[in-house]
Amino acid sequence: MKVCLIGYGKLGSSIAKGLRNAGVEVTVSTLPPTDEWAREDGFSVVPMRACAEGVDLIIVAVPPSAVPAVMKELRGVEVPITSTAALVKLGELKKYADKVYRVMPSVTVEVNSSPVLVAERGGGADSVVEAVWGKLGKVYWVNERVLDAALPVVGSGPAVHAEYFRSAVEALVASGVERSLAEELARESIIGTIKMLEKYDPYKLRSKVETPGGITVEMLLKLEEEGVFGKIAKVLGEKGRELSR
Ligand SMILES: NC(=O)C1=CN([C@@H]2O[C@H](COP(=O)(O)OP(=O)(O)OC[C@H]3O[C@@H](n4cnc5c(N)ncnc54)[C@H](O)[C@@H]3O)[C@@H](O)[C@H]2O)C=CC1
Ligand SMILES: O=C(O)[C@@H]1CCC=N1
Repeated sequence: MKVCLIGYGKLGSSIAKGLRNAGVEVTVSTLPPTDEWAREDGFSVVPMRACAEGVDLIIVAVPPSAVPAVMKELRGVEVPITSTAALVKLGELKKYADKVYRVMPSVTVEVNSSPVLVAERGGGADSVVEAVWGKLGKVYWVNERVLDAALPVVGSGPAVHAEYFRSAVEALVASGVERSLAEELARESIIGTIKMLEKYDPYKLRSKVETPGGITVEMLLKLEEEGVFGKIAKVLGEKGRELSR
C-alpha cells in the first residue's frame, strides 16, 4: 500500500512512523522546516501533486486553517482523502473532493496503538481507509457528531492522560522515591489497571481496592471532595458538546 502524507508536524510525523512500522510506503509533502525533518527521518519529500500520484490514500495532517488551501491544490485528484483536522467539518471537505473522510486519531499512531474514529461510512473508499488506518490502531466508523464529541478524549487524550501519569510520578518523588523508579512504578501500575479494566468495570475495580476504613477510600473521597475527577469530566465533556454541536 502507498500513502501520500501532507503535513509532517506533530501528528503527521507520528502517522508516517506508524505506517512505516507497518510496512506501508509513505511519501510526504510539507512546508519548511518540517520538510527537512521528514528527510532526516528517512522519508522522501515531493511537491503535493506529485505526492498524490499513484497512491492508494492521501492523509491531510495540516492545521485546520491550512485545510482549504491544501484541498484546493488537490482538486481533481481521484485518490480518496482523509483529513485529520479538528474543526473542519465533512460538509466543508466535500466542497473540494468526492471521496473524502474525517479521521480522528492521536499521536499514539506512532506506536500503532490509537483509537481511530472515521466519519463516515459510505464515502466511496471505505475499504482502503479501513486498511490504511487499521495499521495505526483500532478503527471505529462513526457519524461526524461522535467523532467531534470524542475528540477531547481521543485526539487530546495522550496529553490529558500523561498529566495523570505525571501527577502520580510527582507524588512518588515527593514521598522520597527516585524519579526513574517512580516513573516505572506509575507506568506498570497504569498498564496493569488498563488490563483489569478489560475484565472489570471501574466501580467493581475500585471496590476491589478499597479496604473498608483503609487509605484508598480516604484518598479518593478527598479527591472527590476537591472536585478533581468531576472537573475533568466537566471540562472534557463541555468541549466535546461544543465541538459536536
Ligand atoms: N497533534 C495531535 O495530537 C493531533 C492533531 N490533530 C489535527 O491534525 C492536524 C495537524 O496537527 P499537528 O501535527 O499538531 O500540527 P503541526 O502544526 O505540528 O503540523 C502541521 C504540519 O502541516 C504543514 N503544513 C501547514 N500548511 C501546509 C500547506 N499549505 N501545505 C503542506 N503542508 C502544510 C506544516 O509544515 C506542518 O508540517 C491539525 O489539523 C490538528 O487539528 C488531530 C488529532 C491529534
Ligand atoms: O490540540 C488540538 O487542537 C489538536 C486536536 C487534538 C489534538 N491536538
